[in-house]
Amino acid sequence: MTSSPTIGVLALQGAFREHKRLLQSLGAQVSEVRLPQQLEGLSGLILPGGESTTIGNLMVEYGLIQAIRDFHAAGGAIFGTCAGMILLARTIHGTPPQFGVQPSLNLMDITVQRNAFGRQVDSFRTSLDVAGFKTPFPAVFIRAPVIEAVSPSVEVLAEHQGQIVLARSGTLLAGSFHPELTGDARIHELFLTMSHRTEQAH
Ligand SMILES: NC(=O)CC[C@H](N)C(=O)O
Repeated sequence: MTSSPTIGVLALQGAFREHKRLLQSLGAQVSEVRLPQQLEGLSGLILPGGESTTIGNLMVEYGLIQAIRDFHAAGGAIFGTCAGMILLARTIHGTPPQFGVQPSLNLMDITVQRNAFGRQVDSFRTSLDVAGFKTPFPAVFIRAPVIEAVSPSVEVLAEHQGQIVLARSGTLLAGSFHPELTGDARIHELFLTMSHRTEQAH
């Protein structure tokens, strides 16, 4: 399948294997990214869920912060899920004070609140109405963040109880939940379409 885009999955920590599997089931070529040079030739990159401070610190250690910013500036699409969404955000609220200022790519004009659903509803599953989808999307939230504010250039694609949980801005996609865990591939398909556009520009 030469026309399928090559997608990287950041594989430092968290749920990267599940993204890989789902993308492969869609016919995409997938590679794991741990080092800056592994971004070469990719059309898109997924930042998985996990623990955003840990992933961010490892990104700093491996020289990936600037490398991913350059990848995006050169036309690469990025999809951040859960912790990955936090890493895309320009403003992050709710980082525990002992972590200080957590590393971020600072790419997407959104403000996120970490662990927004509190301890009692730590993790849950729900059906989301997503813009452009004919039927609801099954979404798993695990100690999930929400998007508290967006700039006018950001398109809101889904909300849960009045809070923004999926948004898009150009070639950036950010979601609070884990779309790789329920076997519904529509959000990954959307991301492949976003990545295709950039691939054709190479
Ligand atoms: N499932 C997740 O990715 C959880 C994100 C985690 N609560 C964080 O703030 O980093």
